[in-house]
Amino acid sequence: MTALFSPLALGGMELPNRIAVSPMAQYSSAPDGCAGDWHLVHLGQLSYSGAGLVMTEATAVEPDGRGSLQCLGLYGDAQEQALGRVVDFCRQWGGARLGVQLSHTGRKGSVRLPWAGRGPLPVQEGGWHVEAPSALAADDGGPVPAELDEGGLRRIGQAFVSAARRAVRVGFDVVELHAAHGYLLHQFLSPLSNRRDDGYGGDAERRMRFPLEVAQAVRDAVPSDRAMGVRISASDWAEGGFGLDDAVAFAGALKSIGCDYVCVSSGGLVGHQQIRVVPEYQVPFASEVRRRTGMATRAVGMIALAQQADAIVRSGRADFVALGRAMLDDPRWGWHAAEVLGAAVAYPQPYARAASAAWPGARLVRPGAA
Ligand SMILES: Cc1cc2nc3c(=O)[nH]c(=O)nc-3n(C[C@H](O)[C@H](O)[C@H](O)COP(=O)(O)O)c2cc1C
Repeated sequence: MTALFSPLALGGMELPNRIAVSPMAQYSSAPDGCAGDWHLVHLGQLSYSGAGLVMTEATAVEPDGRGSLQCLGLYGDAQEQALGRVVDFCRQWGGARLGVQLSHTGRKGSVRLPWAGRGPLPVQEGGWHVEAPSALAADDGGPVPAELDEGGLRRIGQAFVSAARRAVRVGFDVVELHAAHGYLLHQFLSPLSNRRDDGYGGDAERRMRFPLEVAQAVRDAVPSDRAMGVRISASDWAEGGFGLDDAVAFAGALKSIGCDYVCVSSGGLVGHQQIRVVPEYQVPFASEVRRRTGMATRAVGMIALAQQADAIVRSGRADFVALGRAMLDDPRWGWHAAEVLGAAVAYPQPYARAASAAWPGARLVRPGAA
């Protein structure tokens, strides 16, 4: 059996293989955070991509935790019902486990759609005043967020827990916290965005405190037959920022509170980051976090080929891999990777017949497609 197509136990559940569809914000089709037809088609097709796990895009735990007015949310009954429809579809037709990425944008919220000029969305146009650990703008010229007080922290912590309960209720197998890419939990972790002088800022331990409180509360809300994980940025790629040693310390603390995996990404906190993007550029971070914590680790970033993904898992640099753009390019990536690696993958029932002896050639994937 190939490493990539071997099952992976995560907490009390199992992924059928080591391929995940990475969370990808769509900025579309979600008025008031309610998943729409785009999500049904987009996540629906990815649920039968051959990946063992499909993650939703960043999904806001409260309205002000969204990025834009079309970003997904899970903060009320209407949002739960809308996302539940997508989950039901994926369950019925797809073979993948499903994960939700719970998120709060903090100071990176209230933006225009990427294709409508980006930049802050003013309150007069439906935007909102953003909040963050400290009154520091994300980018020069961006809006200065209000500093969250203890009441604000409690409100957001409860919103994460309530969204996690909703996620469990609609049937997600995996609940992941977004603590990467400069969003709220990452804003607490990094000294570049957290300048608080209360118990939630200062040294590394105090900067980890709010993300760990949220992770602990969410862990308590997610039953042990589901998995709970966290996505982190292992480097801010900026002078004086959060780095690999901090990531190892944070992952170790997550492990000790019962978190099942970390996904190791990087960057996204400040505009002046200096990232050198090459194939697999974040895999060394994942590998180091895994080696130093013994925690199940997902690698991501510029992983696009079947052999490459298989080698990352086989060599023990990560336990599983997430693919973003390669899955958009080829939503049958898992079928084609299985073809290359000589592994088997489950096709959705209406298509599986086309791979059976009932049809000449008894194959579904066209020769050379991989
Ligand atoms: C369209 C798009 C939207 C994304 N949105 C999210 C997101 O909601 N949450 C997240 O953690 N990462 C997000 N990412 C980052 C991806 O999950 C992934 O880490 C990144 O694209 C690198 O992987 P790749 O080289 O396989 O695309 C997004 C990436 C893309 C291309």
